[in-house]
Amino acid sequence: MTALNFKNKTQNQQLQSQKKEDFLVIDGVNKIYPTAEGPYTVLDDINLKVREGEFICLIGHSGCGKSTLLNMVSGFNKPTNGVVWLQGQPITEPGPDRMMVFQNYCLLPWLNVFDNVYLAVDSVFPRKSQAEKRAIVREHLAMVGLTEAAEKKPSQISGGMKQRVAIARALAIRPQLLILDEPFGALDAITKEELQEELLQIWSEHQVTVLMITHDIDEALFLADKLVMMTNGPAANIGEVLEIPFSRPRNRRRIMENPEYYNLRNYALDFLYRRCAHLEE
Ligand SMILES: Nc1ncnc2c1ncn2[C@@H]1O[C@H](COP(=O)(O)OP(=O)(O)OP(=O)(O)O)[C@@H](O)[C@H]1O
Repeated sequence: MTALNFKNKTQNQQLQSQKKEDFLVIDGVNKIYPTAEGPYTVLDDINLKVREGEFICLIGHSGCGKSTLLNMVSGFNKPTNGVVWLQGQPITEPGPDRMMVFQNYCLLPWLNVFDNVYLAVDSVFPRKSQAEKRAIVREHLAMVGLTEAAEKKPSQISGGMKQRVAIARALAIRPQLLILDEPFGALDAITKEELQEELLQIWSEHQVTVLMITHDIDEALFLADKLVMMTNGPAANIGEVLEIPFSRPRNRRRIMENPEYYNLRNYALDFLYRRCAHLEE
């Protein structure tokens, strides 16, 4: 290899690794809503870098602006100042490279499980044959264990199953970024734990980058690589980012036996309930 080729190869590797480091960049973002009482600053100077393939959880008191922030990443809402970059491109509108999953599932009640997923696949891959699209739907329903429920309507399945459909639908269109807004908030504890484990499995297999809002510190410590802790609004920002060091694949019992788990948990609780306590608390 010539010296020039070697230099080019090294530069290329550096570029690739920089692209992975700066997969998602939230750069000096703030959000101000006009209200009858005057401008209301919800978020002030938010800066965050997310690596490709990272699992990020976002925590903060109700109303601090977590959904507002994720809506700016999804493209449904625009920053007043600053830019959100995805792979070097500014986000200006929603796109199939970013899929959102909400607490309330958002399934179409008149379509069965299969067709709820098919509709999304069809709208994003109109050029694929029907057979290919049906295969994608089947693959993703199987991934969340819903092959048997394909013909059922949303009203005929449980909350956990509905959330599995929503996750399958989001992943079926192969997003680069999966955005989850309190996805397990409405589920009972056992279903929630099952779905957390499935989500981790899917995340590691699909190598998708995840941004997830949660109110549950234990959930964040089990799932995330980093826990982004937001200060209270108005003019909320990122107070601290906690690195979660547990090795993967994660085992809930082993994590809970680790003294570091309780250190991190107490640290996050202290941040939320002492350093960022609501005045009325
Ligand atoms: N269109 C709007 N106009 C004015 N204020 C708004 C608008 N949308 C949201 N807000 C305000 O912005 C703040 C942040 O709302 P947001 O839903 O992002 O908070 P959150 O942290 O996700 O809350 P929760 O945890 O309760 O879901 C709230 O005070 C909310 O009332």
